[in-house]
Amino acid sequence: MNLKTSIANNHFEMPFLNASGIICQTQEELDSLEATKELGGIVTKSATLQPREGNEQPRYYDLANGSINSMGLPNLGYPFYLDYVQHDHSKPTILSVAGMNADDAIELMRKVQDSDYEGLTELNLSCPNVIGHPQTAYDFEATEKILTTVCSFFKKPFGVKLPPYFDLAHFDGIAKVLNKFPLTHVNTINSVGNGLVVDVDKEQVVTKAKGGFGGLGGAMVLPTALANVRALRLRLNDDIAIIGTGGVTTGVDVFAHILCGADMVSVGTQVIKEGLGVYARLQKELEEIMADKGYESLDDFRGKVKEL
Ligand SMILES: O=C(O)c1[nH]c(=O)[nH]c(=O)c1I
Repeated sequence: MNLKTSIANNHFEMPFLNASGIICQTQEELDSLEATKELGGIVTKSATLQPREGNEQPRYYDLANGSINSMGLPNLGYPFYLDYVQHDHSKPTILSVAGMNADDAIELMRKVQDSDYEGLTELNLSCPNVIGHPQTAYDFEATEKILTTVCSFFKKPFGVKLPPYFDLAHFDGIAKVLNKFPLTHVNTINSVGNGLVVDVDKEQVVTKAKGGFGGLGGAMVLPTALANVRALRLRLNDDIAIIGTGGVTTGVDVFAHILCGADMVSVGTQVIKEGLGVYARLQKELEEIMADKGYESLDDFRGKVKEL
């Protein structure tokens, strides 16, 4: 049985990734991902042009069925991550970058293009927690404009991180735009933006920024994540791979993401809840399910979810 997978000509021994933002902000955190042998690749915290403190605490809150966050893009600044990914690593890296606006996003991609980094880059078009900034990928025109400019100079492998969509016309709209560009992959979904959690005992919200509005993750978003993986798999060009992110807590969920079309699967909230040991459990559970069903490789079932 093998769990190998690939994105463009980047080959991964395991189909598991950390969701950007999860245990990937500092050298120590990135080293702990490197040391997690069941993790197929290392995704960096989305990097911005300038280092950022992020939003005020509390900015992450754990729930029985998931999490809410309004981190506000805390990161050490792109030079640190661009340097980190150019060192030798035991597994492929994905450098995540996020502009505070379109010009910043383009500038960040120029910095990557001008570097010697040859690995995967992921342009985050979906951060829901930057005060005063909308999630870019909800604006199809703006998305097309940014990708047109980026692709006029960026000649390295890159993909985009997308927010969840909730309307079939929106799946059509974003796929129509993305299919115009030579992307290696899309990563879907980012957190479900601007949810609100209320602590009834205290009669108050649970995170500080934006009046408590924040991105939702974990088990509660699994059906939305699977819908976005499936909808985009059905609409995107075959050579655009899909990283399925959202709602993964067990090997069953990993199987479901791949069955809906995911080439790799990221885990976020559950890593915070359980620690990096979660990846060994997910590998074991996925292999058990595949053995029960007689599947030898991920290709045996990827994208083969049946309709009724
Ligand atoms: O608040 C964050 O830092 C954050 N939080 C998320 O849930 N998704 C994102 O893309 C980002 I950049």
